[in-house]
Order: sequence, then structure tokens, then C-alpha cells
Amino acid sequence: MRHPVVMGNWKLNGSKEMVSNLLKGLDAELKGVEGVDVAVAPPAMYLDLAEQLIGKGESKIILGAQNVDVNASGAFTGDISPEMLKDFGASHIIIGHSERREYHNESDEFVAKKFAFLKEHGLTPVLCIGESEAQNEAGETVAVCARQIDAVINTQGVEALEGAIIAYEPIWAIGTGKAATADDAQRIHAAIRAHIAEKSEEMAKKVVIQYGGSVKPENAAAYFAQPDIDGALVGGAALNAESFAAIAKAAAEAKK
Ligand SMILES: O=C(CO)COP(=O)(O)O
Repeated sequence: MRHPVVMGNWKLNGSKEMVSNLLKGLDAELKGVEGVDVAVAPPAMYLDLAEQLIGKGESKIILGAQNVDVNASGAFTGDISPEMLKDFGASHIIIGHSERREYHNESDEFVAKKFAFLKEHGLTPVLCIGESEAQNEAGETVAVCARQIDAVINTQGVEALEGAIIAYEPIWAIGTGKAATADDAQRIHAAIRAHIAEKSEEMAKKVVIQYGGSVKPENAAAYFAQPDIDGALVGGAALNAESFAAIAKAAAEAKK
């Protein structure tokens, strides 16, 4: 049985005050909640503060980050290494988010390199995949997702997925309020799993696949009721302690 993981991607949002209020609120909301891993990915600037606050709290919130670069140290202005993320207690690292693929021209190959680098340093990659609206309308969804995953499998072997998380995020559903239906998301998740099963049935059964794209407290339970949806990667609704905790609680309830 796969353990559900609900992760909040805060994107480019936050201030010291907001991080402090959100994490304190979340700690209170999540007290006694079990059966779900809850992670947050604040902007890198706030990892230090987040690590301290999470350490003081009672809920076992997992600290994550939104990106990593592909060099360990040296003359790479502006980059952040896996060891730096580890230094602040961040373990679950989002890579390949569609916003980075689009605004920073990150290719499948570059994202796969990040994946390998995280694994090498004992960190958990949260690999985002997903199709654009045009690709969706052209019926290319599964092919796009398969290509994005194959960039990892073909260079590192299917075993590289051990312990990693895949986040299926249809681009047209991100921040639009136009969420995929639970049935459609389930169909794609099952297809992603089937694609991985072509290489390893065991890995396909084990790997956690989150859905992301306009997940809210109102629609979360419907996703988690699906057999192949193991959690969520949440944007907007993760910026509010009550709504993010409600999504985490829905996952814990559905996957009991
Ligand atoms: O991109 C997302 C999480 O990584 C989803 O964002 P929203 O939940 O705001 O649609």
C-alpha cells in the first residue's frame, strides 16, 4: 500500500511573517493527523526560518524546496546545491515544474539531470510532469508524460524511481480553477503507472503519483478516492493553513 503524500508548493509567495503564520497554523491544524505525509516547499530564502519553526512544532511536517541546480559548488552564480538544501533540512525537492520548464526553458534532459543529482545526494525528487492544453486537445497527454518520465528511466534505469514521487500536473489545470475531473486524472495516473510497469511492475506498484492542478478542499476527496492517485501537489490552496490541512486530512481519511 502506498503512503499518501500531500505537498504544498508555495511558489514565489511569502514573507517572514507569512511563513511564520502559515507554519504555526499548519502545526495546529495537523495535530493528531496521521496516515499522510505532509510536506511544504517554501521559497529557498525561507528554508532557514521554516526549518526552525517546524523543529519547534509538534506536527511532523516535511520540509521541501522548489528547485535544485545541477552543480555541487563553484562558480555558478545564483545556484543552489543539494547539500545546501540538506543543510536546512529540506528533503523533498520539486523538479521539472511546468513553470520552470516554460519560464526557464528547462528540458526533459536537464530535469532528468536534476533527478539524478538529488538521488545521488539522498534527497527525494518530486518530478513534475504534465501536458499543455494544446497537447491535451491533440490527445497527446499520455505520450507527453511518458516522454518526461523516460528522460529519467532511459538514463538512470527504472530503479531510479525508488523512493521518488511523480506529480502529474496538467498545465491547463494549474492556477486556473479548471481542475481535471477525478475520473480523467485517475485514467492518466493509471496510464502513467502502466507505462512504468512496462519496465518494472514492482516499481509501478510502489511509486507515489500525486495529482496537481487546482486541488482545493472541495475537490480533494474525489481525487483521493481514486486508486492510482496517491496524494496532491497543491499551489494556491497551500497558502492557507486551514485549506491545506483540509486537503491533507482528506488524503489521510481516503487512504486509511
Ligand atoms: O502548480 C501547482 C502545484 O505545483 C498547482 O497549483 P494550483 O494548486 O494553484 O493550481
